[in-house]
This record gives sequence, structure tokens and C-alpha cells, in this order.
Amino acid sequence: MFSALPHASVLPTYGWDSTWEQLALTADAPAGAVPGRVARVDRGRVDVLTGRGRVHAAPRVPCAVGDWVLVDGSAVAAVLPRRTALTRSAASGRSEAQVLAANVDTVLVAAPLAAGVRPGRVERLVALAWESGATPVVVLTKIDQDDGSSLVAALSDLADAAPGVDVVPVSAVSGDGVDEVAAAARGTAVLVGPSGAGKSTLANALLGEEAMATATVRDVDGKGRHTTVHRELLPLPGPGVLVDTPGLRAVGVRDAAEGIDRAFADVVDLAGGCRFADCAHDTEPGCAVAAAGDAGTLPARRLAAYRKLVREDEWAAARTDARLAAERRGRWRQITRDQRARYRARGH
Ligand SMILES: Nc1nc2c(ncn2[C@@H]2O[C@H](COP(=O)(O)OP(=O)(O)OP(=O)(O)O)[C@@H](O)[C@H]2O)c(=O)[nH]1
Ligand SMILES: [Zn+2]
Repeated sequence: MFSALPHASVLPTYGWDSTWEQLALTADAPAGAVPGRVARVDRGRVDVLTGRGRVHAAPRVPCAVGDWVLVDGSAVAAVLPRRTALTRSAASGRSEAQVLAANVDTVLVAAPLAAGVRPGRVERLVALAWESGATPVVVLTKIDQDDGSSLVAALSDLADAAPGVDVVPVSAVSGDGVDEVAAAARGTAVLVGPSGAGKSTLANALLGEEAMATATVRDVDGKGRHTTVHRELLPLPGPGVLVDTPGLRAVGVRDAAEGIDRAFADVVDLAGGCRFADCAHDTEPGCAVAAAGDAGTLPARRLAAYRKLVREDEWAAARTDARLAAERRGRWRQITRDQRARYRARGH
């Protein structure tokens, strides 16, 4: 239970609503705990935006940027159930998922025009976005660098790579498209994409320079570039909240079968025409997906990307199963040991 909220009026600017209030009332937290939203997580400490300002707290329970929590003194006492969670397979090869941001409504997938669009990266992030429960929007950044034909080509590639997903072209330098991105960034929006995609520069444009300069944590990398080192949640001047994330190099998928299917709705649609309901679209006879690939109606690249993500997702699931099995074995061994010790103690 949390106490009456003397300064609760700022919480809605962070996304607080009556549903969160209800959840907070029934949460398991000491009297006097106050609600707030996690703005930053850094080596075992979290920054929470509360009605009484920014609080540094120790997370007694694990939490991620975007979580609504109840803070008791200087500790996070409870995390309210998440509406959505943007996760990736942990980069270190461990079998746990890493929560990049919680309670996200819109995932802004930044793809820079400068480098030429990398469709595989966009597909992967769009799949993770759908899987999270949020709505993806592709943001084609740095369009001031169009050489006259690259913008048209990029928009066409993105339409193929992200069917049914809005694509917003933007230049943070010229300001073109910034209002459109602001309109697309519904609710809590998170900016994801590779390092150097222009996420922080776009965040600046959306937030106003000063807000960003004082709030985000940036560092100079080995090549002398400024790069974001922390995820940071910031209220936008209009309605909504923005989370800027450091560039994502490796984004593994896991438990993302639904998200992958949504990101590849064209492939799934074709699969409806396969002879076998459990067709793996590999070497099965009567496979409509393979046929479309052969006929060139489904780009070979896209089919390969779909297969790759599905395989990766299944592999991650197998790894999780292996870990759970190992844990079960470990538990069982412990039980057996305990039992033996009890028998010995009884003199058997
Ligand atoms: N021409 C042009 N350059 C841009 C634009 N947006 C960003 N840049 C430049 O691209 C570089 C990278 O921009 P950042 O905003 O730091 O990229 P980021 O995605 O935040 O990178 P990380 O913090 O490493 O994840 C910087 O040199 C920016 O000045 C743009 O709209 N047009
Ligand atoms: Zn098939």
C-alpha cells in the first residue's frame, strides 16, 4: 500500500494512469511507499521519477527502465505488473532474456539512410517490437543525406522488410519529419537501432536540446564518437515519454515466435497455402512459401531472413529447456542429498 500522493500531479506526465493506481493499491509494499517510474538502471542502482522528484534507489526486486515501482525509503519495494516488455536474448550467451524497456507502447526502429538500409536488422527489431506487445514504427533517419535516389530505394526496401508498419522519414539536422515522428511516438516510445543511427540526435530534436544534454548519459567511444551508454526515460514536451537506448549491436530473438510471424505476415500468409499444416517450408512437397521463393514473388532474401529468425528462436528455446532441465536435476540432487542426511541422522 502506498500513502496519499502529495505531488502525484507530475506522475501522469510519465504515463501514470488510473490502472496503475489500482495496481499500486493492491501491490505488496510497505505503507508509505511511493509510486514512480524507473528512468535509469545502472550497476545495481536505479533512478526513479516520483511525485517527490528523482530518487536513487536500490532495487530489492529486479526492474527495468520503464517499470512502475513502489519506492520505500531508498529501496524499490515492488514492481507493478508489466503491460509490455521489450526483451532480447542476453548478449553474453546466457539463456536468460534481457528486458530493454518495460511498459512500452511504441518501438521506434531507427534505420539510417546513410549506411543504406539493412533490412535484416529492421526485421529483427520489428519482430521483437511486435513480440513485446508494443507497436513498431520504422524511422528512416538522416534523410538529408539523400543523393537523389537513395531515399526512394530505402523506402521501397523498408516497405518490403516491414509490411504493415508505418515508415517515417526524418532528418534531425533539417528538422524534416520531426513532428511526424513526435506524432507516431504514442505513449511510451523507445528508440532502438544500431549505434550511430542518429537516435540521440533525434531524441534531442524531440525533447529540445537542453532537456537531453542534461539528462542522457553519453560517453566518447574508442573512435572519438559520442555514444549513449545508458537507457534513459524522459518525458516529451507533448504527451508521451521517450526512452533512448544505447546502440544495439547484437539483438538475439527468443520466445518471439508470434512477433516473428507478425513481422513476416507475408510469409505466414503464403504458408496458409502449403499442403501440410506443419510445413517447415524447407523441402516439403506442395510448399507454397518455397514456390513463391522460386517464382520470385517472395524475395529470396526475405525468405532466408525468416528461416534464420525462426531457427534462432527455436535454438534459444532449446537452450532455455536445457537450462531448466539442468536446474531440475540440480534440485533433485539436493533433495536426494538432504534425504540421505536425514536418514543418516535418524541412524539408518
Ligand atoms: N546528416 C545527418 N547526420 C545526423 C543526423 N542525425 C544524427 N546525425 C549524425 O550521426 C552521428 C550519430 O548520431 P547519434 O545521434 O549520436 O547516434 P545514436 O544512434 O544515438 O548512437 P549511439 O548513441 O551510439 O547509439 C552524429 O555524428 C550525428 O551528428 C541527421 O539527421 N542527419
Ligand atoms: Zn511450406
